Amino acid sequence: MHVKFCGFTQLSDIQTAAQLGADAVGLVFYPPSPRAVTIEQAQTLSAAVPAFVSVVALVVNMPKEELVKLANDVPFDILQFHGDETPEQCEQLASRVNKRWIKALRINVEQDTPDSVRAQVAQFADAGASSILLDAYHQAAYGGTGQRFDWSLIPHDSALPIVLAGGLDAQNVAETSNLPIYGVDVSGGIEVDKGKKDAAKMRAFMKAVKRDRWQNATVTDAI
Ligand SMILES: O=C(O)c1ccccc1N[C@@H]1O[C@H](COP(=O)(O)O)[C@@H](O)[C@H]1O
Repeated sequence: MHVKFCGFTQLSDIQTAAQLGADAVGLVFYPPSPRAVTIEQAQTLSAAVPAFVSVVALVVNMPKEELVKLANDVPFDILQFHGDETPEQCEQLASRVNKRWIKALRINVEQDTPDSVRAQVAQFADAGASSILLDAYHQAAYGGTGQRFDWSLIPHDSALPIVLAGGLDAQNVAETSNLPIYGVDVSGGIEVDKGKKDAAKMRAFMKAVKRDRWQNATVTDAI
C-alpha cells in the first residue's frame, strides 16, 4: 500500500512526513484552499523532500500559462488534476510541461456506479494517466472535505491503479485493506488545523497502514 500525504504548508511537517516513510507528499496550488501554497513556499517545501519521495502538485482547473510557470519555478514529479479537467485537457497540459499525471475523480454516490467509474477511468487511462485518485464528491468544494464515499463503488477491474482519498485517518485506514486499491491519500485526517499537520497523526496513520500491510503480506509480497 502506497501512502500520499497531502496539503503541506510547513517545512517541519513535510520533513516529518518523509522521515515517516510517506511515498509522496502533495502541495496544493489552488488559491481558494486553506492549504494553498505560493510558488515561494512550494520552492522551500519541495527542496526539503529527499530522494525517493515524490512531490505531487495538486491543481484545480489551472490555466495553461499558470501551469507552465508553476512547472518552471517549482521542482515536482507528478501532477494531480483535481478539478473538472477532461482527459484531453489533462493529456495536453501534462505533455506541455512534460510531467506524469494522475486525475482525481469525485465520486457522487447519487449518480455513480462501479461501471460508470470504470468507464471514466478507462478514458483517463487512454489519455495517459499514471493513476486515478477517487475522492468524495461535494457540491461546494473540489476536495479536502474530509468526507468518505461509498467504497463499494470502487471498480475491481480498473484500467489504472487506484488511489483512495476522502476522509481517511489512522482509525479507519485499516478498513481499506481488502479494497482493490494501490494507495491511499490523506490530508485532513493528519491535521491539527487546515494545512498544519500533526506528527502523531501522521505516525499513527503510517503505523496503521504498515501494520495492516505486513499482516496481510504473502511470501511473494515480502520478498
Ligand atoms: O486539500 C484541499 O484543500 C483540496 C482542495 C482542492 C482539491 C483537493 C484538495 N485536497 C485533496 O482532497 C483529497 C481528500 O482530502 P481529505 O483527506 O478528505 O481531507 C486529498 O487528495 C487531498 O489532497
